[in-house]
Amino acid sequence: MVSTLHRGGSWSFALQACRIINSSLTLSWPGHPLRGIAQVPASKSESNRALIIQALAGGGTLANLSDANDTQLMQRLLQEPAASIVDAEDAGTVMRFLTAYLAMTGRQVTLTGTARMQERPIQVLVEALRQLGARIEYTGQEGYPPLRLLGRTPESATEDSDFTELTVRGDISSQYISALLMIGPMLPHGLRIWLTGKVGSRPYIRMTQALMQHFGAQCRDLGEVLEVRPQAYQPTDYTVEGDWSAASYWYAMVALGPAGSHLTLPTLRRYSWQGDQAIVGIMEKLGVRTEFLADEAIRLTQTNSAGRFAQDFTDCPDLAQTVAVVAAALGVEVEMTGLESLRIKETDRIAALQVELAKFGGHLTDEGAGRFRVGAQEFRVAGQQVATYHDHRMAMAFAPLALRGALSVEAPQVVRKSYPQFWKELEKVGFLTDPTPAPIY
Ligand SMILES: O=C(O)C1=C[C@@H](OP(=O)(O)O)[C@@H](O)[C@H](O)C1
Ligand SMILES: C=C(OP(=O)(O)O)C(=O)O
Repeated sequence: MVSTLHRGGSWSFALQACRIINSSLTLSWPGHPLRGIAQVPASKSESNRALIIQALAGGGTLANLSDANDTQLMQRLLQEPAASIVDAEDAGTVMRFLTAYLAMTGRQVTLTGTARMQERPIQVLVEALRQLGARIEYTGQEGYPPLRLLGRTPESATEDSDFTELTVRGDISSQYISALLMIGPMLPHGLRIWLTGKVGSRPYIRMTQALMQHFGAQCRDLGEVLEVRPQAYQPTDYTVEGDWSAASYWYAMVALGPAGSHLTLPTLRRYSWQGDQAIVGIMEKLGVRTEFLADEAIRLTQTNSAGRFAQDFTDCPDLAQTVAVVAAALGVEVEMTGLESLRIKETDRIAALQVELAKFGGHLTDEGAGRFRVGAQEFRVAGQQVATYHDHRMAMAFAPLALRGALSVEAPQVVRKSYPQFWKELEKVGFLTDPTPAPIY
């Protein structure tokens, strides 16, 4: 099929046409230094917490909510109190946060999601909710969605009662813990959660606590123990910050762009609740300097990358793909640890990275004991086709390589999960995009 190069809004228009569902997008860069202003979406993690807490608080205005499908979906589902089936699609936070929220409110409803969501574990959360009196059945495979919620028998409050105690493992997903914390204030005895195992994604738990506190509910963090007393959320206004995970792709572009590249990203704060702000320090080592400007903006400037280094992603798993691609492309060896949760996200992200990096001459080698080494013998970008595995972060992590040569990205619409305007923003700073629709048979 013949297609022409498009600039400006043409791709955005094409994106709306359902014919392109199995399409690919060819990306290239005209060669000059990368410069301009790029808009990142609002944080989907903050947005989805704020929506749940707002529903529990019964009010408050949320500004700058994310346009991510995960957030739009959460908002829609919260507005459908009578639905008998809730489809969380591929959104982990929607699945986990709504399971707790709907179980706590005693709703009788079936919660389901995409085929991949039905492979993402939820047993830890279901067990915890059962201990809080929820009746929950698995309608498919034990331990995985779909779930049928059959109502809840709340514990009766007594004056001398202490917390309801739960022991929850923290080494599978922090989303179970965030989901439980957010309903904690509504429970007659509150909650005391004992965390076991190596707790991953801890900054997301802290973000939950920070948002709860913003809406008037205190949560005591004693390290391995978290305590929430029964209390009322207060309707409060909140303006969501820009998304640091989304910002990581722009850091990658500055790192890989021609010498002299720099970019400004509005809506990002110096003091952030998002753990993925760790990208500032990581990219410092890969040749990107960050300046925090007044009015919630950052300016990224290309510098020089340092030599090899080690990086633990336990606190920031969503940055792993961005960093792996940049390190391999720059030929900087990085020892990556803390990647355990990557195997149960939108795809098995370790396997996906290994296959896709190899197309360019890069590698992500499993060295055992949870250690991976990323690097490349000779990294070449020359027309490769990147598969995206239903994973928005695969598409966005590989797209910056277009600064080093043309490449095409399969099923580019996957970015809608967290960053629907991603390709449009790339066009705005000067990328050439060529959408190739799938053939119609
Ligand atoms: O709570 C959240 O908003 C998230 C927590 C993390 O998941 P895990 O806790 O499963 O690692 C992260 O990967 C995900 O993108 C968003
Ligand atoms: C893992 C992610 O999201 P979730 O778990 O909420 O589906 C992600 O956005 O990278």
